[in-house]
Order: sequence, then C-alpha cells, then structure tokens
Amino acid sequence: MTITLAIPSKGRLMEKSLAALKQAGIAVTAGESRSYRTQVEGIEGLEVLLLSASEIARELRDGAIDFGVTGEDLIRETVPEPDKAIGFVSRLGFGHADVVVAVPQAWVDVQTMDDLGDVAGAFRARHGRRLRIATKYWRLTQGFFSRTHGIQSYRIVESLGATEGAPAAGSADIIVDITSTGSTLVANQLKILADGVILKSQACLVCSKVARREAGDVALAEDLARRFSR
Ligand SMILES: Nc1ncnc2c1ncn2[C@@H]1O[C@H](COP(=O)(O)OP(=O)(O)OP(=O)(O)O)[C@@H](O)[C@H]1O
Ligand SMILES: O=P(O)(O)OC[C@H]1O[C@H](OP(=O)(O)OP(=O)(O)O)[C@H](O)[C@@H]1O
Repeated sequence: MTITLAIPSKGRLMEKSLAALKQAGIAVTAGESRSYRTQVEGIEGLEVLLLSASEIARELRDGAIDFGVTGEDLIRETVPEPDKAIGFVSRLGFGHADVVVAVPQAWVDVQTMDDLGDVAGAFRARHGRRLRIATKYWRLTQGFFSRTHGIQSYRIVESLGATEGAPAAGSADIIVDITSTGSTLVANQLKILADGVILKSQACLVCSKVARREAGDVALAEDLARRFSR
C-alpha cells in the first residue's frame, strides 16, 4: 500500500510545501542532497519524492505519481485537458504569481487585448512578418490569444529563460510570462495589458486521475486529501 506525492525539490515552493505538509501532520525530511527520496513520518504508506515543479506537472499528466504540489500555471500549461487528468485537491495559499501578457511601455496606444488585436492584424502589412510572442507558456498563450480573444495572427517564439529580455534583444515583440512583484517587467520596460492576466496561479495539491491505484490505496489517498481540504 503506497501512495506517491511529489513536491518541488528546490526554490520558493520547496520550503513552503514542506511547511504545508507539516501543518497536515506529515513530517518530511529531505535525504542527502541530490537524493529524490525523503523520510516521512505521520502517515503510513505515503512516499514523498522531490522533483522539479515542471516535472511534477508532467508526472501527474502521465499518471506516474498519485499526488503533487506544483503551480497551477505549470499544470494548465502541461496537461492538455486538466479536468480529465487532474483533480485539484487544495489551493495552498503560497507561490502566488500571474501569467500575463506584457508589451513594451513605449507602445502607448496599446492598453488592452483589443488594442493588441489591432496591432497584430496590421503587423504583417507594416513589418513584413507576424507579431512574435516570447513565452514558455505556449498552450496558455494560444488559448488566450486565439480562443478567448480571436487573435490569430501571431507567432510564438519559445523562450527557455530571461523571457522579459526578448523584446529588447529583438527576438520577440511582446511576452507572456509569470510575474509576482512586477519588478522584472518594469526593469525591462514592459507593461501588463489592462485585461492581460491569463491566469492567477498559486501552488496547489493535485491528484492524478490517470494514476493506477490499488484498492487498498484509496483510503490512504482519501486521508491525504482530507488533511488538506479546507
Ligand atoms: N516570482 C515568481 N516567478 C516565477 N515563478 C513563480 C514565482 N512565484 C511563484 N512561482 C511559481 O513557481 C513555480 C516554478 O518554480 P521553479 O522555477 O522552481 O520550477 P521549474 O520550472 O520546475 O524549475 P526548473 O525547470 O527551472 O528547474 C511556478 O509554478 C510558478 O508559478
Ligand atoms: O515579478 P517578479 O517578482 O519580478 O518575478 C518574475 C520573475 O521571476 C521568475 O524568474 P525566476 O524563476 O528566475 O525568479 P527570480 O528572478 O524571482 O529568482 C519569472 O520567470 C520572472 O522572470
């Protein structure tokens, strides 16, 4: 009888995940550095693994783990149909960050997604190419631009880091990225559009609906979920 739960292995989400588990009566001690395994006290049969936040989203999608703590942004970006594959057990109240559409501050006439739609429509005629959006959130970007706002003329430039630098570097025109204090956007002379918040994210405890559980594991999974339900 074992249930697996993965929590982030580093950074801003790790310490708070450990604290949230402690509050739920589960004491987790990280093993030697670089080990993915931990020692768990307070709940029988729970195995807690340390993985990167983005890896946790992939493992949940694939059913390779039963539960995970990670950002809602990473879940919605990684899992094509989140409602089918994932159950949100609890929003944990930390790791707050917004996925936003940001454009150069110099674009004084562009304040809203409608304004941006006008710019995107005229972009090819004016510049000989489509509007380029730097992001690592291509799924969220496509959904927001194409489906929510009916903007079809753009090209996503995949960014693996320092996304806010892309407009100044000339590799993209605008960006979609995560922000919390907003200081990185300001430092790069970018502004968020008035209706440009795609997702308000925070850390969540989620369960995989595609992971195969043995009959005896169901009670344990329910116990874990109950400890986090608010
Ligand atoms: N200011 C912030 N900037 C970026 N992410 C933040 C911020 N605040 C909270 N988060 C959340 O932290 C998570 C990302 O954590 P982290 O960067 O450790 O993940 P990762 O993408 O797996 O890392 P990597 O792949 O670089 O090892 C996201 O869910 C994100 O929403
Ligand atoms: O709105 P802000 O508070 O400026 O945070 C936003 C920045 O933080 C993240 O980067 P990273 O994971 O490198 O985080 P860090 O720069 O905060 O360490 C994210 O990709 C932004 O670049």
